[in-house]
Amino acid sequence: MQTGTVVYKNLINGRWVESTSGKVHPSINPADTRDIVGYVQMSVAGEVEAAVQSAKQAFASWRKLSGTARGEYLRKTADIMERRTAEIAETMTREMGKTLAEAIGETARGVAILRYYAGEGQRANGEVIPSADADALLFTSRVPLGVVGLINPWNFPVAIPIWKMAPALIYGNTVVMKAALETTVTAVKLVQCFLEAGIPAGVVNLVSGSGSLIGNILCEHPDVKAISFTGSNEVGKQIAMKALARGAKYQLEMGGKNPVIVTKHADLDMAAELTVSGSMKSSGQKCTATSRAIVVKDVYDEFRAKVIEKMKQIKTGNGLDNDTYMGPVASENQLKGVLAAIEKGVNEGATLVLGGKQLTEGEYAHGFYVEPTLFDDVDPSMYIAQEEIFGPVLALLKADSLEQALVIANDARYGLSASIFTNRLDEVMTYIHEMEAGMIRINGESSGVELQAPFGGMKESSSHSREQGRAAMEFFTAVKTVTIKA
Ligand SMILES: NC(=O)c1ccc[n+]([C@@H]2O[C@H](COP(=O)([O-])OP(=O)(O)OC[C@H]3O[C@@H](n4cnc5c(N)ncnc54)[C@H](O)[C@@H]3O)[C@@H](O)[C@H]2O)c1
Ligand SMILES: O=C[C@H](O)CS(=O)(=O)O
Repeated sequence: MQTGTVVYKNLINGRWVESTSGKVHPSINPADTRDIVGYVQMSVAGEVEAAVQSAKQAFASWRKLSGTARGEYLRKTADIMERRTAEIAETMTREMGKTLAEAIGETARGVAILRYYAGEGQRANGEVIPSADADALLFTSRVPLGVVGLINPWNFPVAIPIWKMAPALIYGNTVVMKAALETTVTAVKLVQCFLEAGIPAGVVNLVSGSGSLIGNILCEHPDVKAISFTGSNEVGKQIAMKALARGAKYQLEMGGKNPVIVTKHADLDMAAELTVSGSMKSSGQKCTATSRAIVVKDVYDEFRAKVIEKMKQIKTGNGLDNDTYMGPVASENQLKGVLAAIEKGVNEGATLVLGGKQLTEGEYAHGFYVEPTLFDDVDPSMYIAQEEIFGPVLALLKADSLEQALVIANDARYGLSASIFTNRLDEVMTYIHEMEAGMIRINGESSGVELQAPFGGMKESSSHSREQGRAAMEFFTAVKTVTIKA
């Protein structure tokens, strides 16, 4: 181990504990692999069991608190997290590479989500329904599920864990959290904020380690009543089958192949700007990142030229540097996957217009950097038009009309987010009706959604529940329909 580097522990029953495995994993900075952010526990089954039993024991009292009382813990956590923004954001950038500005923004988003759900503790969680019997009282009440397992990806290591934890907790559940191995130090700092806020022992637990071991045990554990998962389709489908096999509730938020449509009525400068930012920010590692630009032929060449001009201006570098627009991809696995997808695009006959290679010289010598990459002459059936690459790779596709652009946009197994650039209301209305995606925008980036709005996708992007806002109550509670006869 690198001397002086911190070893981070699991949080179980309100205590920081090492794994009985005696093994730790180095969290490596993708911008400079010589920088080890910290060591995290490579936990084994015993730690998951201890965490689940702690959460189960804590549930009995946590559920009896009022929503207002639970909300106070979230409010205090938000205040503490806000004070620690600089530290948490820097840790996030060092662990997964996004720019410090994005990491600060994401941490602020986590603070805002906590405050939103703190307020949820004082909002209605059921309804009175007029009974046909004048002497009866008929109403619904939402009750917590119990211990919930939260399995998180590495690309939004604050916003996504918080948008799972906050609703889970405010509605009365207790949690066992699994962060991605790549961003576990950031996760430790998150749960430190809950602990510092005084949250009772066992209400929040964090167990780090291999997803296929720790995550898998959580999915199969009989005392874990629900699993909220965000990650790849490959893993999500495994989780769904395991949860279903034992009757546990589950929600999945997974991949995307998000299109923007550019019509001849678009503001092409704005369209090019937001297409490049939507596809290249975070090195394209957002589930809602733009990966396809479907452009009506009348404006195709002009739009293409504007996109090329803007992509050439992108400064790739260490996310801690203020002038960096795009950092490294998050890991060596990511690097290999993105480069392999680019090679597939070339081999299938698409035209590589910009980028396509790993950056290895000078400041890039010790990191996982991929050039901003643009493909032209992309056929809708090609791999790079169909499959999620999760990197800084944008595919340009040409359409004869808006109608054909919508056919191309919907010709995908994913349906997470989309955007259209046009100033014509008739085109907007057609797009709203025809676009098969859970989150659609007009004249905006395909990524990002306000925290009070439902977040989720259609088709294979999701298990068709929604996260965030009041939608989260649907997953993290069960409905009781009550009839009281006088
Ligand atoms: N739709 C969304 O909201 C959304 C948001 C962010 C990321 N994503 C998707 O996530 C993917 C990238 O994230 P990732 O690489 O962390 O995904 P991943 O599926 O590899 O891992 C996600 C989480 O699952 C855990 N895991 C791995 N194998 C497991 C198993 N067998 N059982 C239980 N848990 C297991 C991992 O440790 C990690 O914590 C992309 O496909 C992206 O589209 C989707
Ligand atoms: O990957 C997760 C989503 O892209 C987060 S966002 O709401 O689109 O920013």
